[in-house]
Amino acid sequence: MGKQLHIVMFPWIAMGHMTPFLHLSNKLAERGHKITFFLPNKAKQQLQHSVLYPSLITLHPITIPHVHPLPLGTETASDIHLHLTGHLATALDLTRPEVESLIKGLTPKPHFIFYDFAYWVTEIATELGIKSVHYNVVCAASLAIALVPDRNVPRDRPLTMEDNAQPPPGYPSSNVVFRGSEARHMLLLGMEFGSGLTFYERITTAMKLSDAIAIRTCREVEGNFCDYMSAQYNKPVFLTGPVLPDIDDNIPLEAQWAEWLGRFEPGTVLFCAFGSQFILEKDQFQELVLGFEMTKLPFLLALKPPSGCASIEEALPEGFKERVGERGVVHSGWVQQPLILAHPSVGCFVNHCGFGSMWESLMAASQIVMVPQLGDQILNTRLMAEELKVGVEVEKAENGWVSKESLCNTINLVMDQGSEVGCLVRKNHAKWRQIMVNQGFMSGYFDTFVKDLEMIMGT
Ligand SMILES: C[C@@H]1O[C@H](OP(=O)(O)OP(=O)(O)OC[C@H]2O[C@@H](n3ccc(=O)[nH]c3=O)[C@H](O)[C@@H]2O)[C@H](O)[C@H](O)[C@H]1O
Repeated sequence: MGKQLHIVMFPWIAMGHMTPFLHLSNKLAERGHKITFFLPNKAKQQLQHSVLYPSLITLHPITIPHVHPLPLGTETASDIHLHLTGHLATALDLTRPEVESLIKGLTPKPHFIFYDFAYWVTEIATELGIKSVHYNVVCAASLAIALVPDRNVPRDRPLTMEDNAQPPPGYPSSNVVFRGSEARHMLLLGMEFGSGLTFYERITTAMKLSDAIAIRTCREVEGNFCDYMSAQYNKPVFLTGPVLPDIDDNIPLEAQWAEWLGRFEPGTVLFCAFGSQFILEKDQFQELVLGFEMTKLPFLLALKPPSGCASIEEALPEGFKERVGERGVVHSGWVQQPLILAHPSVGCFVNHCGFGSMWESLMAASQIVMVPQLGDQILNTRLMAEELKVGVEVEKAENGWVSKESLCNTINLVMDQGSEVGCLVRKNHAKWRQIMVNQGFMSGYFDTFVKDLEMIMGT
């Protein structure tokens, strides 16, 4: 190892951001580097069991000031509904005095600060002679289509669907795009996102002010989008690779799932999860569970109770539990997703194609069915279904509705050993999985990434 680096990590205060930043921290600590990780206290409690190198990684709690109209005690995006996240960004910005004082008090002085939404840390870094790296935990395609200078989001009028319908000039794909009404997901760009900034202004400013942009992806999958980003921002784009945690052989799959999964033949169980944040509407939740029932296959669904329901039991359709019996489980708590995906009984992973789940599905052996919910998840899905052709996107209505028949038919299509589509995605998935699991793929990206950091340290 070269010189020990001291890196400050300061991700957006949402589990979908803090988790990948922690995976990155573990990989850096594995190579002997020191990490100081700023995060709200609640998240510290949740993530500390995932710290693999406690002697090198310090999870340092910061106070998230209360901002009206956020509920009292709000600390992360998991505490609020999606439409309040702009106010949470204002709360993040109010942590600046504490964060600045903490950084100035760190010894040894940090070499880098990694961030994503807190654009103002670059000013602190420049003053202290620290390099700043904007670390993106979403796919390069979603950055390239939405968050580049040539997107030119207007400030003087609301964004329209026409503004969003076309990708920015030079965007390098005609498949990884929004179609029809999906362009509504780009309206977020013009949304007020804390301290008088739009979401577009916050993220593009954060990237413009950085010394380098880093993305949690690999050239084999997104090289063209990464090159486009580098040209748009006229600065280096470093790739960390997927940065997935190694499955710790000392941590077993929870007994209840090992026992239940053990009852079924290899490759026959459907596993479904929609990430750490997304909450379905009740009618869509019920339609999806009926779709799993229709497959007549065993299934394990790890889903949060839908909007307006305090529990899963309250949300299940009439007579559902009686009809499916032990064949189907709908669980509202957290499950060990990577360990469940590694279980031989699991034959199909139905997921929202969040970026973490996307990489995990590629690494797993089971078939892949995607039901994207948010904008970047739609682009992740297009990458998987139309560029890599390793999985199938469930067809939805123009308004985003997914019917039980559409879900059931897509699952049956990929699970049918004789179907043309099922064979194609199985073959392509096996090819990509071979690339990703082979020795040196992940570590190779990571070693190059550390060399990239050392290079800009010298500049
Ligand atoms: C930036 C934002 O982060 C979001 O994170 P989210 O949590 O929704 O989904 P994942 O990235 O799959 O992350 C979810 C992570 O939680 C793990 N997990 C989840 C549920 C469970 O019960 N058990 C688990 O272990 C799973 O294994 C994965 O690693 C999305 O990406 C979104 O696309 C992106 O814009």
